[in-house]
Amino acid sequence: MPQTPAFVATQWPAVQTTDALWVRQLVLHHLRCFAEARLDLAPGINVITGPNGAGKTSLLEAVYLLSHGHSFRAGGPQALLRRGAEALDVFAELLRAGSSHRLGLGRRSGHWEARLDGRDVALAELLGQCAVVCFEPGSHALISGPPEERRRFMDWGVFHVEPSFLGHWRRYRRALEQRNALLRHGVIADGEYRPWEESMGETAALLDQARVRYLEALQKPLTRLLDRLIPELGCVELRYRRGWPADSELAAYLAASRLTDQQRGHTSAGSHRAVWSIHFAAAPQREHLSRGQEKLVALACLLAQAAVHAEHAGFWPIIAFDDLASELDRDHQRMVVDQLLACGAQVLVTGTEIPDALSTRTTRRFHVEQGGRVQLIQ
Ligand SMILES: Nc1ncnc2c1ncn2[C@@H]1O[C@H](COP(=O)(O)OP(=O)(O)OP(=O)(O)O)[C@@H](O)[C@H]1O
Repeated sequence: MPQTPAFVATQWPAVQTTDALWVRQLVLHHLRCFAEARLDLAPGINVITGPNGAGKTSLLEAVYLLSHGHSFRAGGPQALLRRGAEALDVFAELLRAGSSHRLGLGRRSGHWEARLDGRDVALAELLGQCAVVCFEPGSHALISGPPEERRRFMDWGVFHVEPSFLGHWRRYRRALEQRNALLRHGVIADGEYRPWEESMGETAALLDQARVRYLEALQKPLTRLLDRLIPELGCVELRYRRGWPADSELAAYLAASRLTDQQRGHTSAGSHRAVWSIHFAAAPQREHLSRGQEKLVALACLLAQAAVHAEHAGFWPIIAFDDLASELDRDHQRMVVDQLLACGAQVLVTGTEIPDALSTRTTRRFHVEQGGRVQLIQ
């Protein structure tokens, strides 16, 4: 008989929060199959059902866009634009700590435009308002995919708990781009490289410290979640490699690598190459994990990220599950959703049908029909 997994309060990262974050209204124009859609969401569990290809995932994508500035699906921003349309818009009314904020994100002429409470704002300001964590069929790539996936996950988490991270990252990127341009043009003068390499060295140290702090914060809730979700994997350890040799200072290392980097045509070391990985006592290599275990590990990482966010921000992110019933067995669905409800998180779930495990827990239910018409069912 398989054991029924069950969380106990001491093991779930039950971060106490005083505030809630939730989307009350979501409006989209010209996103994927939708000409226009409007949903009045509720706190608690919102389930969106509908046949395959009706547009359920696209609704989650719209919410996710407001906190990430990109989709969780491949294809780039152009794929989000409804075929034949020139612009798309997502509007949301966000409730945070009892006050209401109006968020707007539009894409026109190849650029994002962000609005917050009626003002034009930088995209980063908008993204800092809303936090969404999404578990979807591609989430296992967080474990089995390329290092960029894990770096993106880490950096989004760091940005939401330490907003100054973004400024350091931008300074770093600018210096990196300048150095790459010098490499491509075959420049050899030391004085041309030095200011950019020094700038990369300074900012890399700040990025590095913030990332290490973040992974340390992630370790505790992740351990608790994995203990409950897949105890058979044993102790978990997160390892971080910063992107250049441990015994050297980045600016000096870059100066010594100019010739080889020139042959490669790009900068081969630095914070843009930082990686983290996850290791289990009972599965020393990633290849030892089954696809189902990869999914559960990815879920644990995402929920641990949500817990770290809750600890810093005082509210849980909005948690979205795309096609929940096909991703998790019933017991896992129930226990995860129950714990999220107990934490006060707004949960958005999609499925071709309402998952059995949620039938008595659902606060509001929507149905999307082929052609993108959204109906409120309950
Ligand atoms: N840029 C676009 N313009 C118009 N239609 C699009 C665009 N991109 C995707 N679509 C269509 O939008 C529809 C919605 O896709 P979506 O993946 O959101 O549906 P879904 O309900 O989640 O499906 P499934 O249950 O199969 O996962 C699909 O029919 C797809 O072909």
